[in-house]
Amino acid sequence: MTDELLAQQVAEEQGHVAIMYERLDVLRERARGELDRVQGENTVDNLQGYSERESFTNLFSGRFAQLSSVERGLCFGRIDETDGERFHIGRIGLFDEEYDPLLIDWRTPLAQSFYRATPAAPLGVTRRRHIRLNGRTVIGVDDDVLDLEALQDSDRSTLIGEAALMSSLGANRTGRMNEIVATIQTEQDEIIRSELPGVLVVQGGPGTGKTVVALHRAAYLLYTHREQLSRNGVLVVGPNTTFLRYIDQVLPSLGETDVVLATVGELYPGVEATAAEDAAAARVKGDLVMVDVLAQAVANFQRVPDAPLHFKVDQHELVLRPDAVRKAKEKALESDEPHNPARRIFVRRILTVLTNQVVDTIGRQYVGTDDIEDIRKELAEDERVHGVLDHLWPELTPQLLVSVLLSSAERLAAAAPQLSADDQAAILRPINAPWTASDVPLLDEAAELIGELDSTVAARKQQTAAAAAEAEENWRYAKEVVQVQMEAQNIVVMPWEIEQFENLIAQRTELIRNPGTVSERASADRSWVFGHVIVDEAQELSAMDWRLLMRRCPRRSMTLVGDIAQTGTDAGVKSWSDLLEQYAPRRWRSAELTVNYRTPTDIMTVAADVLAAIDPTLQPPVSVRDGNDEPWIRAVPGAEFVDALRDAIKTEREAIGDGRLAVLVPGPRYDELAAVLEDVAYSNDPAVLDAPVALLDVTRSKGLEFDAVLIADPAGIIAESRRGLSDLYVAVTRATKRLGILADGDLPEVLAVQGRLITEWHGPSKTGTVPPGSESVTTEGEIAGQMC
Ligand SMILES: Nc1ncnc2c1ncn2[C@@H]1O[C@H](COP(=O)(O)OP(=O)(O)OP(=O)(O)O)[C@@H](O)[C@H]1O
Repeated sequence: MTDELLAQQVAEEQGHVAIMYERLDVLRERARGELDRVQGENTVDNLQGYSERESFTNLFSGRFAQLSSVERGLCFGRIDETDGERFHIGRIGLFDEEYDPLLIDWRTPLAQSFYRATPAAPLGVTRRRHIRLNGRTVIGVDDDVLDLEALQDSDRSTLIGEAALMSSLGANRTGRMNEIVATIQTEQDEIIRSELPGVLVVQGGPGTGKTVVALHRAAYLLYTHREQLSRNGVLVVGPNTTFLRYIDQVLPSLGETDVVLATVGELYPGVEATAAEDAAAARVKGDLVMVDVLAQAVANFQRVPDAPLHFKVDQHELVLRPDAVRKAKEKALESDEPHNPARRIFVRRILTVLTNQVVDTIGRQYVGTDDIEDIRKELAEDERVHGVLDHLWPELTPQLLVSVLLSSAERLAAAAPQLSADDQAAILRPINAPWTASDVPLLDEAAELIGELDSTVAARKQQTAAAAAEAEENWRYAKEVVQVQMEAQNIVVMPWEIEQFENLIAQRTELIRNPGTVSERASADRSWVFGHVIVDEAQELSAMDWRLLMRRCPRRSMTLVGDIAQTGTDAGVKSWSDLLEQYAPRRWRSAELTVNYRTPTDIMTVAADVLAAIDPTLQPPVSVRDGNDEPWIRAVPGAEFVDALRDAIKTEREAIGDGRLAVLVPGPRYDELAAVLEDVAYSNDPAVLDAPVALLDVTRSKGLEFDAVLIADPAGIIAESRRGLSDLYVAVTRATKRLGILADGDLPEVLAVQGRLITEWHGPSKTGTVPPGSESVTTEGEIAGQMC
């Protein structure tokens, strides 16, 4: 394209883009006007009016927020079709007053060819144009001519809009993940638009876009199946809160705000599971064996005494014989109810036994039916009887059960004979220990086994009755208002329209009855069933975590993205098919992502060695980018390690300029190194992602990326757990530009490629000077060359 032609095309696009923004302004003003109107109304004189206003405020502020979120990069592409039609593609759909399309939403089927068309399969598209905006100004256009005659279909031809892609990949990291609507690649688009039902597993190496694709899929599904999903909501599960902060801007920037983002540790309302977990404890607690252990722990609370229990109520000597208790227990268990509801049956039986004893002592002939009821009531309220019942079959809460079980060696031994003494010791902890993430699936399992407390059931019944009465009142009121208005305007509803009319009022009543967003309600309710569940870093979840998640999604409409080679915990997933055959037999499918958009080729050479050590049959993904900076590896004696680390941080920081550096260290050395390093942000700091230098252990760095990564003490990372090599693989693949590795003492074998040690660091870039006398110094690039 000549400069003149380019300028002309840019000006032409500017004209279109200006009209789109004008339209956006109009719509935004309209939404704001509605919002102001609703908020300014003075009609809030009762509860009904108040909740109505709340609902409309939510509706219009949501609409306003959505229109505001698409300001940046509103339009990013255009497709020209063989029949001469042209469509602009953008973050949302816009129509003019005549309902002619100005902009096509990227999630519509019409926009699909923007992502899928290749020279080999142009899908009726002659030209795909990428449009770059700075604010509201068009600053560039970039065309792919999809002409089969002119272009060869090489491997790279599946990468659309390479210029746009490369410029987005080369940008410095901001500490937050960005959306990629303008540059979604074909293999990614197929995953994003895959159908809603069933479980889709996406396996892909580091940097292949699993996270970003999963988030775009959430936005796509919410758009395409809005009605179905907005009722039940979408849950996105990530590995830790730092990661959730890293991704939390992506969906809002795509115009979707009503999604629950959570770690598994946050999925039990009322419990904050923030304490760190010991690796051995996490492994044991994550194992399915805990299902039986918890069931046994509950069963151990349902006691039959060895000898008769004697006690006195008023003047009556009462006795509960083991046999009577056993029978009551059998009846309760036959009901198949959880522990607390089954207790009601047990209590009824025991009260019958005790009532009969009292009646017998008084003499049956002196007692009428009403008296029997009175005796029963008195027994039910007697503290001594309560004590006996609580001893035989106490009411439990999940928190009580789990904390009591994990804090008593005796109870643990009784409930978990199948666990070795070491495993029992690994999960033993003080009664008031704070909750950890691996406690949460245990609490959830316990909640299933225990059921609700009587008091909770009673409170809910009361609430439901009150809500039903309110709904009835709302319905009557809404109907009256509509009827009065219809009469005033002489509108007659035909018999065949009645149903439609009533549905409309019902919808309105529902809106009033359930204020608050779906995600707010879902987050507060343990038994909430989501319309779709997306799990990122899915390989990290334990078998117990999966049980919890599957309960939240009985329809099994799920997207799981992960990489088995990056599994860091012993309790994590070893095989997708083993997992899914168990929970979704014949209802799961898999896809693979194969291209790495994050890590440049040179760094992937180091990663490939680590991957081969994990499993020689695994292939690393192919990098799309060659980097400018070779990775460096250096080993220093222990005494020099901290000083060398400080120097390396300083030099890397200079080399990366405005970019972000992560220093990744072994978990067990985190506190020690945090104490001696200056000017670094710590992992518990909410602003850690915004800092120029972040100090993280590898677990915390899962899913994140940085311009430069400095790995301190790789041997420590490997030794940290049985999956230490996988952790090192994760660490090596976090960098988008620069990687440095500083060993404390000897270099681990896996990094000493083919027995050759890279012992000296020699400057920050390929153009850097090589220190004198460096014959023994080998760069990674040379090694890669020699290996080829
Ligand atoms: N089509 C694309 N266009 C632009 N950038 C992309 C594209 N696909 C992926 N990326 C970028 O590549 C980087 C890696 O993506 P992402 O974090 O989703 O990978 P991942 O597979 O989840 O990695 P990991 O398993 O290592 O956590 C991100 O910066 C992402 O924005």
